[in-house]
Amino acid sequence: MSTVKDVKEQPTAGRTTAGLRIEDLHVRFSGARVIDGLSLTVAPGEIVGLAGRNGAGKTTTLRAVSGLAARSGGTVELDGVRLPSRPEAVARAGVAHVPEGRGIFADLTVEENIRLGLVRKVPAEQTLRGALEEAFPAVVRLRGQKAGRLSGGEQQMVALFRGLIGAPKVLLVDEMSLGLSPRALLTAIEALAALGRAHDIGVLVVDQNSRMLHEHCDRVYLLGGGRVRLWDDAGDIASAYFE
Ligand SMILES: Nc1ncnc2c1ncn2[C@@H]1O[C@H](COP(=O)(O)OP(=O)(O)OP(=O)(O)O)[C@@H](O)[C@H]1O
Repeated sequence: MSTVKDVKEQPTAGRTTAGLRIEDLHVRFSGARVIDGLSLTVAPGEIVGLAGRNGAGKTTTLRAVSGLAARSGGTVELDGVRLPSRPEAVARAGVAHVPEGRGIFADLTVEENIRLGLVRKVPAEQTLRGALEEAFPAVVRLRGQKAGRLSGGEQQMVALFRGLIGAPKVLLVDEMSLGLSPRALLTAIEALAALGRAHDIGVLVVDQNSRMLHEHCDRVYLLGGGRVRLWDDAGDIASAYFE
């Protein structure tokens, strides 16, 4: 049985205007075509997974959306408007990025790190601080600590908190499960999905743990050869990776 479907079979591909829409994205490094015609969508409130073997280009895809990697072709739109190429402008447009390695500033406190997530002018009552404090009580307890002293999993929770606090339109999460225990991962992914749905935030999650993606995401894409295909069969993960 086939484990993947061509992305063109996806009913919303090419037509969605709300949320994130990547169309025919190309990224090259020194001439090498790392991303070669990638198209995917993330609607408001949807949680979408992106899987693929090491070096497939998952991180590059997220970086190309947030302006950290140069796009050599294609379009990236948010709510029907083309996203700029500079990272600060992309963030102000409503795209938050929890990068590989988390991007935590070790010498700042947890609270100071979290405030860096407020790049957009959002009225205090519209931030997600209250909901996030409920979802991540450990982060509240650690608020005054230097972030560099936290464990890897605690830092990942701080990074997710910082990504969501400004109520972005889209949240990009690289290596979601990095450093998280199975229980902490479950709490974090369930919180992401619930907050996304409640606040119309589209979430694009990259992870090696494809089973977790299948369990928690509305859709999962498999990246290979610089493009994605919709991946709808959770049962045959290995063959999809090594086909
Ligand atoms: N700045 C760069 N300059 C040159 N090559 C790069 C650069 N960034 C990434 N690459 C290359 O692009 C390819 C895709 O890398 P990327 O980090 O996007 O993969 P990935 O799917 O996230 O992998 P992993 O699961 O191992 O993190 C790799 O071959 C990598 O060496």
